[in-house]
Amino acid sequence: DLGLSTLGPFSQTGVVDYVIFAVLLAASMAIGLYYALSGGRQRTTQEFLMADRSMHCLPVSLSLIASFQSAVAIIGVPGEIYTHGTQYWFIGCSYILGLLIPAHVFIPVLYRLRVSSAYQYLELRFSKAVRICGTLTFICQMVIYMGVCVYTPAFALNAVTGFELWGTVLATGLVCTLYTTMGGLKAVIWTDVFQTVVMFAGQLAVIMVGVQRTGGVSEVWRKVWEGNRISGLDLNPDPTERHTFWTLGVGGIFLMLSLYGVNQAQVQRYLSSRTEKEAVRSCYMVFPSLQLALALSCVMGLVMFARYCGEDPSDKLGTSSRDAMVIYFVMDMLQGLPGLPGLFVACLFSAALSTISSAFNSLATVTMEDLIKPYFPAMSESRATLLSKALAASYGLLCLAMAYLTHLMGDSVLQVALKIFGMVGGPILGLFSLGMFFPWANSTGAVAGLGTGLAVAFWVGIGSIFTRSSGARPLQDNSVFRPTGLKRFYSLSYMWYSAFNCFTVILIGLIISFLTGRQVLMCAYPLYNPQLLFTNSLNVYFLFRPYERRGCNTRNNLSPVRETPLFSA
Ligand SMILES: CC(C)(CO)[C@@H](O)C(=O)NCCC(=O)O
Ligand code: NA
Repeated sequence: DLGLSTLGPFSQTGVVDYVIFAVLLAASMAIGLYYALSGGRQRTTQEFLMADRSMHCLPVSLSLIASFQSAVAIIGVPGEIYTHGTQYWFIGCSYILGLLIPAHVFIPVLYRLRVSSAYQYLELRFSKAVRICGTLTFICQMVIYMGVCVYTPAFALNAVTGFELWGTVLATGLVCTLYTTMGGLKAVIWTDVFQTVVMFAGQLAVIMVGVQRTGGVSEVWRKVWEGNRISGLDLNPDPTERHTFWTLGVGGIFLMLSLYGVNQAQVQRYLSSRTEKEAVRSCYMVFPSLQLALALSCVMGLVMFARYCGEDPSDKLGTSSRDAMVIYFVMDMLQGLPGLPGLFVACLFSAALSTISSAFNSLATVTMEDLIKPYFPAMSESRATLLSKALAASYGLLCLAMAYLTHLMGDSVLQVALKIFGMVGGPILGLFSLGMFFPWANSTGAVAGLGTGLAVAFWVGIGSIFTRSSGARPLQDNSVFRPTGLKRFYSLSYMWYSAFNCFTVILIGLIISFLTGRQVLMCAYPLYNPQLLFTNSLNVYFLFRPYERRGCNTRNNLSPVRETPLFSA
């Protein structure tokens, strides 16, 4: 018995662990303070929310991976691999198209429009109403998600080491709120860079010590191989199978598109790049780092399996939560090595801080740009900046309340987070796709499509909670059991949620558009005007509305569009 839960995490190694953790918080605050006092001193919304559109690709790319890589993935993925084998690793296949499409479809459109909020596109293409619906949906998504993010590391540490749960939640939330409010997007991006490095270092430390303590690489490999944890390619087409190549490799593409294509947290980073090329490059650079992050967390799960194969330490721990078990494994490995438990705790909090800071800043941006500015056009710049700061701080406090709601849910945190992305992010992806790829879609169709998409998403998502399905089957059930009717519908793999909900929005959006009088926005559309396929102006492909306003959109006018900039810079 390790007795970790009574002794506290660091008691055996001493003060150096606390110092490392304190350094993380202090360094993040220092970066916040630095950007509060340098440059333009955060006196304009351009600087506070858009980092003066001056960023280089390296910090942007590290910040991009930090946005959606939180303690949820660091704890959740090893738990998943430990329990179900390496099948989840195939989600790495979805990163290829999941990043190429944002780089060459979404970035060119949004960057060239010079918008501040991605949802501005929805007003240009459809109407104000669609923009507001999109913004409100995004706010819901991020507010629920950041609750999970801030709760996860606090919960897991508390279960294993007796770290004070609500004290930890409060400290994370407040530190993050402070540096986000002081330093704006520049501070958020540069703390992300620092925190991403700490995150990788912590994971690497656990793996290296863990491999050494379980008898070396070949011993770990022998154990996971004999324990049947190396999964082959599962090509089962059944959409209710939780993890197969199709659900992860194809369903995952839509998950990635909803995060890296249209999510404001990421779009804002693309927009903060100094040039469009730099934005595209940063998106490319996400690929190797994201593969590394995935590999580290999967390997950690394998080492954990090698350590405990056969015996399950969950009774010793007094909880059957896989998430808590991962922390137990880490502390078990690192105890007695001064500094390393502290490094891992810093790794968890780096991951969490870098995610919620992106959430605070992007939420402040959309609230300001989409919900406030259009209705107070005369607001002075200094007042708008002050208000943006107040918004960032308020979302920080709201985050603490959301952590309490997460506390009341049960599922594995990884599944909760990915379900939120699919249930709320999927319909938003559908809305943007409807605008960009379907010239017939009109505003009524878009609103109806989004509403229906969200309703169906919550119907399936909540149905799966009550029937305990979404692809997960009890272990003793040897796959003969096939749910029927509505139950089968509810047991759709959660990895398909993004794709399914995206298609619902497009389908309903198109049907309603045709019923209410479709728009004819043909002039700028490459599929109907093959000549345009070879022009290098993506902005004319996807932005029907602005051209219509310029009077080039007469019915069936198929003449090539002039290459005029949409808005003068
Ligand atoms: C978003 C993906 C799938 C990208 O690999 C991954 O980072 C992940 O599983 N994230 C889980 C959510 C989180 O870590 O907060
Ligand atoms: Na993060």
